[in-house]
Amino acid sequence: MSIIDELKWRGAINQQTDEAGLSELVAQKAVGLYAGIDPTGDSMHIGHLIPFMILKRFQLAGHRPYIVIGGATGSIGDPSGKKSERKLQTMDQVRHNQDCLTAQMEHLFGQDGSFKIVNNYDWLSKLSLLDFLRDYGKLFNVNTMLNKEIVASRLEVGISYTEFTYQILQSIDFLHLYQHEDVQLQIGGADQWGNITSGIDLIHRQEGADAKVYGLTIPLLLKADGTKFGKSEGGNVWLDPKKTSPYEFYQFWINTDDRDVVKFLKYFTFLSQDEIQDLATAVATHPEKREAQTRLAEEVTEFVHGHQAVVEAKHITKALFSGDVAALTASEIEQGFKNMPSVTVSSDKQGLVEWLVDTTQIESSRRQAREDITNGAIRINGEKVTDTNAEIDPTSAFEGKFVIVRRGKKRYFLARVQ
Ligand SMILES: N[C@@H](Cc1ccc(O)cc1)C(=O)O
Repeated sequence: MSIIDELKWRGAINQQTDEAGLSELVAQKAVGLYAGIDPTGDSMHIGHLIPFMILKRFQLAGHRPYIVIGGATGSIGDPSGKKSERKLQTMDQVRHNQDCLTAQMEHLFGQDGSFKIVNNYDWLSKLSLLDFLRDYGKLFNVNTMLNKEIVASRLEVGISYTEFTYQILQSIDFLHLYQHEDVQLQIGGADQWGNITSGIDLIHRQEGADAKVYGLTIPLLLKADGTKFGKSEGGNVWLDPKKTSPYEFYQFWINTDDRDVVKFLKYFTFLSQDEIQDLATAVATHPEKREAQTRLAEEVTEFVHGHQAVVEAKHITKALFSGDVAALTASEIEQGFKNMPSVTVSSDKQGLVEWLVDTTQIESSRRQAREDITNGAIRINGEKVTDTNAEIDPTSAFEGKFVIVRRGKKRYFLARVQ
């Protein structure tokens, strides 16, 4: 199956400039292709991953992917998909974000040198205003620019000259990569259509109408329940493990709706058509086993955070489910309890009843605390405690750093020992 047919099967093609031409090209040679990202934040989230997973698929099929980090374009701001003017970032912010994204991209894609990461600041910052106007401005027709969906939809609210110019900068990137790296295809989200076709026009004007360049966009990912893809209760799902721990990341995928899971497997994993077909059958016949969700969570977590993160995430999930938390490591506790109620306590020993009521306020009264203890509803560090006279030593487990309390079947509390 050709890479284009594969993308179609994965539901990953929204629009193409010349389907037949591109299919012919990818059959002939190792094609240079690119997608860009602007450093508007210091981490990617899972929505950003989509075009780059597609570059990766091209790479696996023997093609030559490039990632453009938009050190220059990020300092301007793409109006695509934005209802109002963006606030300019300071150049320090742009540089910081650009360094963070570059490191993230290198970690995900850049290890073997077959993925090139470049920064458009390197060529766009060298253009003088006069060169810009004389060499490029002349090749852009204001009417055409105004008619681009992005600009047209913004005319009522208004758009600054700066953001209006954005499409020219992205077009120069495509031209630059075409001239210097033989890049012939640009990929982006559905909102990038205007910028991509504008680059193709520029290349045709500059290099001749027979220059073979193509554009392909990816559909906006929609969930069956109509809500936006990629948000969890805590907001965006980040690739930076400090913002979204690998365990939370794993949980996000595990919680995928049955109606979405096959679509996500096609978008976010490198599993084959046969494997995904088997998982689709599993969802249809035994949805309660959640095999497809588990596989999705394993695959994506491994791709982004590595194998050890999957092992830890599964370990945490299992321990929290069974209540057998004693075997968790300190790092697993940090991840697994990030969003659970927590208190800070001293390392002093104390009667358990007082500790549950006065120190941690896990229990609302001594009477309730005694009742819960007698009923076997209280577990400390995974162990059931039924003696109302028991004493607690907060430093007795987890390197003296944590106490895990479970009340009833599911309610966990974390005490951090100071
Ligand atoms: N405009 C793209 C990012 C980008 C930047 C430079 C490019 O050459 C290509 C793409 C976006 O906002 O998603």
